[in-house]
Amino acid sequence: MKEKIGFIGLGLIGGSIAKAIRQYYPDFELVAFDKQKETLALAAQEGIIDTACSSINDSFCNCTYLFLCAPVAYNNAYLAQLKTYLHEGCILTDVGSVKNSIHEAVKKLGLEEYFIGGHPMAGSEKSGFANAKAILIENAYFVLTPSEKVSPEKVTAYKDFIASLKAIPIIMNAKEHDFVTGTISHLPHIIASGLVNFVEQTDTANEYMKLLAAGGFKDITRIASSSPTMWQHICLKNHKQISEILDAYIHLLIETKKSVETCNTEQLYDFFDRANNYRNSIPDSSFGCIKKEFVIYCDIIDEAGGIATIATILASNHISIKNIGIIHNREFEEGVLRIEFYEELSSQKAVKLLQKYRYIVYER
Ligand SMILES: NC(=O)C1=CN([C@@H]2O[C@H](COP(=O)(O)OP(=O)(O)OC[C@H]3O[C@@H](n4cnc5c(N)ncnc54)[C@H](O)[C@@H]3O)[C@@H](O)[C@H]2O)C=CC1
Ligand SMILES: O=C(O)C(=O)Cc1ccc(O)cc1
Repeated sequence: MKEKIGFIGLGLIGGSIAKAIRQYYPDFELVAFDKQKETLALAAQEGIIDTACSSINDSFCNCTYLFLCAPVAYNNAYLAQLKTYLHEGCILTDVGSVKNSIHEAVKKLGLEEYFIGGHPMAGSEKSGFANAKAILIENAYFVLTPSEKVSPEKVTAYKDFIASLKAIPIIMNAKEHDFVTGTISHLPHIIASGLVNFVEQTDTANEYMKLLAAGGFKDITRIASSSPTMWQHICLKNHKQISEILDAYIHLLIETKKSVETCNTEQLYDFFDRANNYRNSIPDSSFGCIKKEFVIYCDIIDEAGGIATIATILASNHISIKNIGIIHNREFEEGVLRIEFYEELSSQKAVKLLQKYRYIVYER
């Protein structure tokens, strides 16, 4: 019999896992339910799923894995409905960004022998199946939080399965997971959205702030473009930890304000110096979420056809451009044209090629 895997929610993360499974296990049967019919239609049309379900129904019988991939509060709510479809060998899992609340719900329903929580530390500010890709989880940490009563065989099987999809499994305790991700992921999303809202409400009548918002502002607020529903659910389900983390962060801001107010030369230097050193010590690979961008900058003369010439050089050498554009709000001196590629090899080839044509190219 073919192995069957079920998905509840088939957006960015569910869709990316389904695509990875389809890539590495083409014979597996994939069934999915999503509240958006268009999503299911697209997934079926692309050959990613075999069965599109309009509800959680008998198509979910006999699944080896059941993946809950909707916003976290919905995942918790679906557990009761899935109870009838669980069998001895089944692994029930989720991909939610919060782990403790789903473990509590699993315990209440007596589903511990089936449940291993999951959280791929990969993603982006984009959402939906249309943005899903198998490569999203490649080389990304994939946190697993096994229930106390789940068998070690199931944990090993799930770990091996995740590794076979080219992600990196890492076992953690649910509470510790929520503290860690609360600090490095949930807090930053609140800060980013807060900063954007602050600028919007503080901007001058002629919106100079919006006009001049430079790379630094854009770098640290990219994640403010994420799904509001997803982040609403995360804050509601990890509210205790996030609230405590916010207290500690507000304390840090108050201390920083004191340094600014009193013009404390040493404290101010130390604040930026510590951050600089710690930030530089974080390896590119340490947080799978933030996929490296493959960007180069290039000086071009401001004349008609400047961009077209570069695009032609790259295209005629089979290098695909993901994004190209002039930077008006430059933070650093060099390189007025920003070119983004899909992968590192293209970016490296482009640098060599453009240098051959005597362009001045910068990598950051
Ligand atoms: N976006 C990201 O970068 C990451 C998200 N996660 C977690 O993954 C889960 C899914 O997030 P994304 O895939 O990013 O969101 P998404 O918005 O791309 O996908 C969610 C999917 O669930 C469907 N859905 C929503 N409510 C539903 C319901 N009540 N019943 C059935 N289907 C429903 C939506 O139609 C959509 O297709 C969330 O729990 C999130 O915390 C985990 C890692 C990264
Ligand atoms: O886009 C980014 O950098 C993210 O931080 C994406 C993300 C969002 C939620 C998660 O639970 C994990 C990763």
